[in-house]
Amino acid sequence: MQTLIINIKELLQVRETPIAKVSGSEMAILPTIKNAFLLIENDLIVAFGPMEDCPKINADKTIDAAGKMILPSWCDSHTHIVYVGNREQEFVDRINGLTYEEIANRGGGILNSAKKLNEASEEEIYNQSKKRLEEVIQQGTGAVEIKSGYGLTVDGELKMLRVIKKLAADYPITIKATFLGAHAFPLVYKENHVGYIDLLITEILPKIAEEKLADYIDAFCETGYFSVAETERIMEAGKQYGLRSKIHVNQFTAINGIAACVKHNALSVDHLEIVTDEDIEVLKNTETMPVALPSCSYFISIPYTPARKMITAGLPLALASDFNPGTSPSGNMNFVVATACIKMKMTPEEAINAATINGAYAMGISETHGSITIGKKANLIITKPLNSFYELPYSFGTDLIEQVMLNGKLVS
Ligand SMILES: N=CN[C@@H](CCC(=O)O)C(=O)O
Ligand SMILES: [Zn+2]
Repeated sequence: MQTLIINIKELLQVRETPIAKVSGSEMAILPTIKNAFLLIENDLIVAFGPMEDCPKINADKTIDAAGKMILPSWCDSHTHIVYVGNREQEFVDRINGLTYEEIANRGGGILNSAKKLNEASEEEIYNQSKKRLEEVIQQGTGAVEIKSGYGLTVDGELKMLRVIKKLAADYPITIKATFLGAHAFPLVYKENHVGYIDLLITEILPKIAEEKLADYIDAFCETGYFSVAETERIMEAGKQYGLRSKIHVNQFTAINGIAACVKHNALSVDHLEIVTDEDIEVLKNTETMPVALPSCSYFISIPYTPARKMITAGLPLALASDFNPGTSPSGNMNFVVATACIKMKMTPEEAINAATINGAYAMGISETHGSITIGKKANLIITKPLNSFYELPYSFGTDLIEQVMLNGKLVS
């Protein structure tokens, strides 16, 4: 099946030579072709270029994209899309003055979601989660990482990971699964951290490996959650099962967790609302991708990741949604990109790089996703007619997506 898209006003994120990620000043460059064509065969990009080079072929399907932009789908490398119910009461509690920490200390927060999840059947969890997945697909996300972490029991964690596996089988979006058993200590293990970590490592991890339920491992490395030493134990155990780490770190406090993640060659360090000069130094020239989650900063009113400082220091940066019931009940990557521009002072070029190729890197799929490159997946966003791609972050809140293509097929 051949699909030819013609008269594209501007084709964005065109990379003739494949790249894994962009860093520092390279992030300001977003290569594009004006008045372009794009040829797709089955699920892959096979050719692109200016319209004057458009092949004279009778494709099975031709799409005229006059006035419209095309870009690779968003690669959302950090979500918790699988959950049950929501936490709107905590939202109101925060409006009335409680902090995220105070709510968690009262048994709310992650433990609140864990209670709901453990009471729900696998089918119920699937049915609630698939609606959110369908929503983000319509919003232009073509690849998504989904974490466990609301089970915090053997059954609950496995149930979540099986739901993620079923979503990956049932939907055309690319999904990577991350085991986040180390998201919070369940109440019964509050005074027995070693016991809980033993449970994760000796009981749950072997089952995950046996059923091939996860690609990555995560921990919430934070004051009051998992210490740096505990996180290192989790990363080490993950490695034994071939699971590279992607770690929640520096959300509220800087406790030298980033250095530990780099030492363990983590694929990504995520959140980074509080970042020290030492953290920036330790990330330089490493394979670890820093990931910012601006919807979380927005929703719970905490600082934004210091993107300018990090990019100026030469670091790469990815953007992700953190879709979850507590700190970001939205998986809209268009909002993420706009908020990165508006609040973190990233340019549209930097933000689009961060939400495509660098997002792909942060979930280990930049060989197949995140740019318009021959041989990569035809996962695309076709916009409504636009003046320029700057309109994408500028008109935040307006739906500018006309169609979405996944694996070479239009899905909206
Ligand atoms: N910070 C840790 N985990 C999630 C929030 C989890 C929750 O509150 O349910 C996050 O990435 O923000
Ligand atoms: Zn998260």
